[in-house]
Amino acid sequence: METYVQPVGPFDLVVFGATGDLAQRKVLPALYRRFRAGQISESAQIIGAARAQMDAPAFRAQVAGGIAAHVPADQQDADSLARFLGRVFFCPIDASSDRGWKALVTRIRPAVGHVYYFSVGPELFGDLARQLYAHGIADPACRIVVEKPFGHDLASARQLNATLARHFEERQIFRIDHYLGKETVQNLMAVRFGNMLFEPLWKAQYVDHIQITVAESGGVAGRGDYYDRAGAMRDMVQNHMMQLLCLIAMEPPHCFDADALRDEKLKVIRALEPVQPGDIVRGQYTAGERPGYAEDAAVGNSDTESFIALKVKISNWRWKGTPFYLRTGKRLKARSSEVAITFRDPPHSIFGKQPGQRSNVLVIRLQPNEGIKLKVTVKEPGPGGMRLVEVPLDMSFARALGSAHVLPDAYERLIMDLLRGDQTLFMRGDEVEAAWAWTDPVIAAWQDGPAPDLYAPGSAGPEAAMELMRRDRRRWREIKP
Ligand SMILES: NC(=O)C1=CN([C@@H]2O[C@H](COP(=O)(O)OP(=O)(O)OC[C@H]3O[C@@H](n4cnc5c(N)ncnc54)[C@H](OP(=O)(O)O)[C@@H]3O)[C@@H](O)[C@H]2O)C=CC1
Ligand SMILES: O=C1O[C@H](COP(=O)(O)O)[C@@H](O)[C@H](O)[C@H]1O
Repeated sequence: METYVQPVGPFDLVVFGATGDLAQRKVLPALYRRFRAGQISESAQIIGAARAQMDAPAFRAQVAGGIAAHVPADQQDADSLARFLGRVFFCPIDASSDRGWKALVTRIRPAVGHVYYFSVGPELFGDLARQLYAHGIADPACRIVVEKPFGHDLASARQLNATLARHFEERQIFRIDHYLGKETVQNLMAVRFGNMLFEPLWKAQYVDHIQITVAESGGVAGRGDYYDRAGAMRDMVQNHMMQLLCLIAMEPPHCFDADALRDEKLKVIRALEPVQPGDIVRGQYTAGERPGYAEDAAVGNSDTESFIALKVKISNWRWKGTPFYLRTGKRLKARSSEVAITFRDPPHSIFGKQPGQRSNVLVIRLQPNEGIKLKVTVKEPGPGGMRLVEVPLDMSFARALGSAHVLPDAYERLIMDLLRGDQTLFMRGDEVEAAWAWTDPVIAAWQDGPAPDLYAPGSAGPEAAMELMRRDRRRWREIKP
C-alpha cells in the first residue's frame, strides 16, 4: 500500500452518466487506481447509471476496457482489477423520468455513506437533484458531485445553485474543478505558504507581473457542440484559470480548511477589475495540416474563440500595479501550462549595465514535466571579470521525488476528498457566481465587436496577443513542452 494514503470508510457511489466519456476515461479509472492503492474498501459499491439497457457484466466489461485504455499498464494488475470489478454494478436509469429509480433505491445500502456523481450533461443536473430527493435517497449525510460547466453565465449559475439548494445543503455539494486536484496546483500553495522564502516578496512592490499560460496542442474535435457555445473564456478562464489566479493572488488563509481557503479566493475574485476591451485578444485557429476550428467543431462560420489572452488587474493593496496576463488556447505549439512570476529588477545595479542580467522568474510548471524553476543571476565562471549570467535552479518533481513516486491523477485526489467529505479543493456556490459576475461583462463587451483574430495551428496564438505584451514592454514566455 502507498504510504500516504488513508483508507476511506465504506460507501455506495452512484456515477450517473457512467457510460459516458468522462466516467470511462477519468472517474472509473481513478476509482480503480485508489482501490488498487488500498484506499477504497473491498466493501464499497460503485454503481453505474445511464439510460443504456445493460446488466452488470456488460458494464463491467466496459469499465475494464476504460481502465485498460486509460490507466498506465504498470499501474494495473489482473487480481486487483477482478476484485474492483466485483464491486461494480449497474442500474439503467433515466434522469428525466421515473424509469429505473426503484431498482437503484433497492441497491443502495442504508448504513454506508452515499455519494452521487453527476457525470451527465449540465441540463440534467437539476433533474438528478429532484429525482434523488423524490425517491428518498437524498439523505442529509449524502454528497453530490457536480461537473463543469456550472452554468453558462451568472443567471444560469444562480439558478442552478438555487435548484440544488432546494434539496441539498452547501456542505453536501461538491462542484468539481479538476485543476484544483492537480498536484502542482496544490504545490502553488505549498510553495507560497510552506516556505518563508517567497511570501515576503509576493506583492506588487517586488513582483513586476505574472503570466498564467494554459496551452493545449489538441483542438476541439469531438466536443464542438459544447465548445462552440462556450469558447475559451467560459471553458477555461471562468473556472480553471480563475482558480489558478486566486491561489496565486489570495491572502494566506488562517488554516488549510475549506471555508478559510474559499473565503480568501472569493475576496480575490471580488477585487478583480473589469477588463478593458483593449486588454483582450481573442483568436481562432485556421486550417493547417489538420482541419481548422470550424471543421473540428463541425460548425459553419463561427465567432467562438479557441484562444484568449487577457490583461487582468486586481484592485487591492497587495497587487495594485502588478498585472496578471492570462492566455489559453487550443491547437497551440505545445501542451504546456505554467505560472511564471517575474520579479522586479534590483533598484540599483552595483555591476553597471550587464547584458547577462535578467529579472528573477519563478516558474511553476503545471504540466507536463511538473516542477518548479527559479531563474537567478550569478557570476559567469572563469577569469573574465564580473560578468553576470542567468541560471535556473531547477526542480523537477519526478527527479526530486524519484520515479517510484507516481503523481496521482487530479480525479483520484478529488474523489478521495469527496469520499472523506473534504470540500477544500471544491468550489463554493458564491465563488462560482462571483467568477461569472466578472466573466459576463468581458464576454458582453465583444458581442458586437470584431471576429477573433486567426492564428496558425502550432503557433503561439494570434499576433495581437504578442502585441498585448509588447505594448507593456514585456514578452510572453515561450510555449514549450
Ligand atoms: N468528457 C470530458 O472530458 C469532460 C466532461 N465534463 C462534463 O461531464 C459531464 C459528462 O460529460 P461526458 O462524459 O463527456 O458526456 P457523454 O455525452 O460522453 O456522456 C453522457 C452520459 O450521460 C448519460 N445520459 C444522457 N442522458 C441521460 C439521461 N436522461 N438519464 C441518465 N443518463 C443519461 C449517457 O448515457 P445514456 O445515453 O445511455 O443515457 C452517458 O453515460 C458533462 O457535464 C460535461 O460537461 C467536464 C469536464 C471534462
Ligand atoms: O475542463 C477542461 O479542461 C481541459 C484541459 O484539461 P487538462 O487537465 O488536460 O489541462 C480542456 O481541454 C477542456 O476544453 C476543458 O473543458
